[in-house]
Amino acid sequence: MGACIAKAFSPPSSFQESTMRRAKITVIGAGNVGATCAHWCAAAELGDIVLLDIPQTEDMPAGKALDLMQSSPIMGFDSKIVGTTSYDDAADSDVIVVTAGIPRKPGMSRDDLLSTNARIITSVGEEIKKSSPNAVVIVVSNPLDAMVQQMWKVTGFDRSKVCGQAGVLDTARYRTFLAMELGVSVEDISALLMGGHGDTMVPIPSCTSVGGIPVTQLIDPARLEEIVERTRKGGAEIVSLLKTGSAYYAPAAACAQMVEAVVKDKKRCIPVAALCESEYGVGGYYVGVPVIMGSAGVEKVIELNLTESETADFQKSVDAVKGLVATMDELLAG
Ligand SMILES: NC(=O)C1=CN([C@@H]2O[C@H](COP(=O)(O)OP(=O)(O)OC[C@H]3O[C@@H](n4cnc5c(N)ncnc54)[C@H](O)[C@@H]3O)[C@@H](O)[C@H]2O)C=CC1
Ligand SMILES: O=C([O-])CC(=O)C(=O)O
Repeated sequence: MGACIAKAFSPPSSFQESTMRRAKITVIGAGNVGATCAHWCAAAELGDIVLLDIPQTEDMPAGKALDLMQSSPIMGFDSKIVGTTSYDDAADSDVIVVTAGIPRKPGMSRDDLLSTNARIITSVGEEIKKSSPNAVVIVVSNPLDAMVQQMWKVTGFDRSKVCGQAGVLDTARYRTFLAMELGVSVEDISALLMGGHGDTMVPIPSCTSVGGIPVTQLIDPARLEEIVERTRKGGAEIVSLLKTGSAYYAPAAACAQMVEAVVKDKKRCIPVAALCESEYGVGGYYVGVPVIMGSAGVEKVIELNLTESETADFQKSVDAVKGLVATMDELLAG
């Protein structure tokens, strides 16, 4: 009988000592956006994942991580997911997605989160600087453009290594609404929105097309403006429906696309909150612009020739971001 029992598989040491390693992806904040981002990243096997939250959440991150791991035989992925409240487990991450912070509720604007989340981002940034000095950091917490500016300041990382997620989500919302309007596949819609993650975001009609056809040939200007307006208020629309918090499925999918761009060195051309210095004459602020994203993070900011009215709208959006950063700096100094 005993001879029929297979011995436990014991791989030769050369198997165990593989020098190949999966990307290490840490998601900070194991709430709605964070846990869903871990889910998308694991399902796409982008790497091994650390889901980190504050000590007060006790075993919650471990619980979510274990639950996600137990979906792996069903979904067919081999990513490992660890939940923790210790930065030791996040050490030497390749990519870090920062979702730590409070979300808004109905009646609030993203800017109402400034004071609380600026302090959270400051403490998270200090930990990242110590534990993962080579990571590409993707900030999600709101108000987005100010939070990513603070993360860059606190870590002192190269500007290519710190960026923010907003444009992939805003553009996805715009593409969804355009597809609904025209009754076509979302896959055939290509679009670009620039500027801050707020009501001042700027659509670029010359960069919006449906199967290669300029959108302006398919939708009249008044209707297009209504769709843009719905996109600008896309986050608030979800907040008013959910009532207990803000969107997370689409935001988390947007983060996973940016993580994929880094770990697979995809060279994606996507809108990202990137530090613009001479670019677009911004002068050292984070704002949504088209970039090339690959293993080094934001590898290039693409400068477009904007029309006069696009330039004016973009400038308005940049001014709103600058105002918010100034308020944040005063709050943190006080
Ligand atoms: N940029 C974007 O497009 C989007 C941004 N957001 C923002 O993302 C943030 C997170 O949203 P949700 O996940 O819905 O909120 P949530 O409340 O579900 O999760 C936030 C998590 O962050 C944790 N946290 C708080 N302080 C922390 C710290 N110092 N270190 C680690 N973790 C910490 C909390 O314990 C909580 O588990 C919000 O600020 C929200 O406004 C949400 C959707 C889209
Ligand atoms: O609306 C919010 O507060 C969350 C967010 O940024 C979005 O869904 O675009």
